[in-house]
Amino acid sequence: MAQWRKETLRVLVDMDMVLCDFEHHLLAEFRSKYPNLPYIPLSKRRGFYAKDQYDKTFGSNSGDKIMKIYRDAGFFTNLPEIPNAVKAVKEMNDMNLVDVYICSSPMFSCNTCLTEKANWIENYLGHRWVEKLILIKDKTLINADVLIDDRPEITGANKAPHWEHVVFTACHNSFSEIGQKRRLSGWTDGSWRELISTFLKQLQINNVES
Ligand SMILES: O=c1ccn([C@@H]2O[C@H](COP(=O)(O)O)[C@@H](O)[C@H]2O)c(=O)[nH]1
Ligand SMILES: [Mg+2]
Repeated sequence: MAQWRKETLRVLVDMDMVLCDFEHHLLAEFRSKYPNLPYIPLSKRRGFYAKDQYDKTFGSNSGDKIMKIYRDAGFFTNLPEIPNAVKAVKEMNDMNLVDVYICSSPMFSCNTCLTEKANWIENYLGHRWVEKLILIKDKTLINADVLIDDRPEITGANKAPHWEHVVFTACHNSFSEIGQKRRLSGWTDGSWRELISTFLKQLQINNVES
């Protein structure tokens, strides 16, 4: 007879453009440093890397200026929160049978990025959450059920990651082709609760079947 196994739903939540607003802060810093230079408004951002679009649109001098901003000390600590992200993630983690981890790709070309990401988590979510922070370039190596991430394509050494990727909508990906993947449009409309409930139901079915 099928046995009920109490397993948790492990959810990985990305940082840049899911918890923290990388693009908004990058543009604000660029405009404040270079008020006379042309810029790409967030409504026109396309493609994951801002530098690539600035290179293509205005030339590599402009792309280099963008890159310097996010490599500078303090950039990652000072990122603003994506609206309601902290409240939603805490509430998600408090749901029965749900365990949330933060999973982010560090930028090794920025000397302070690793500590600044940990600082951000401590400042916004609290000390306890620093122990739930996974900093890794290759997210396919992490075993979890769900990955909420704004990058439309996530690839790595593991060609069949265990998690299902839910694409978190951001300015750069709102027009991107995401195939069969589900989208989460933000943290403010409460739709994340239905999404997690759907995954929980699936987990319970799997638990009973196994
Ligand atoms: O224009 C950009 C946007 C992001 N990055 C860096 O890429 C990774 C993204 O991390 P995720 O964990 O996938 O959110 C991060 O290191 C960003 O700083 C970039 O280099 N240029
Ligand atoms: Mg991201």
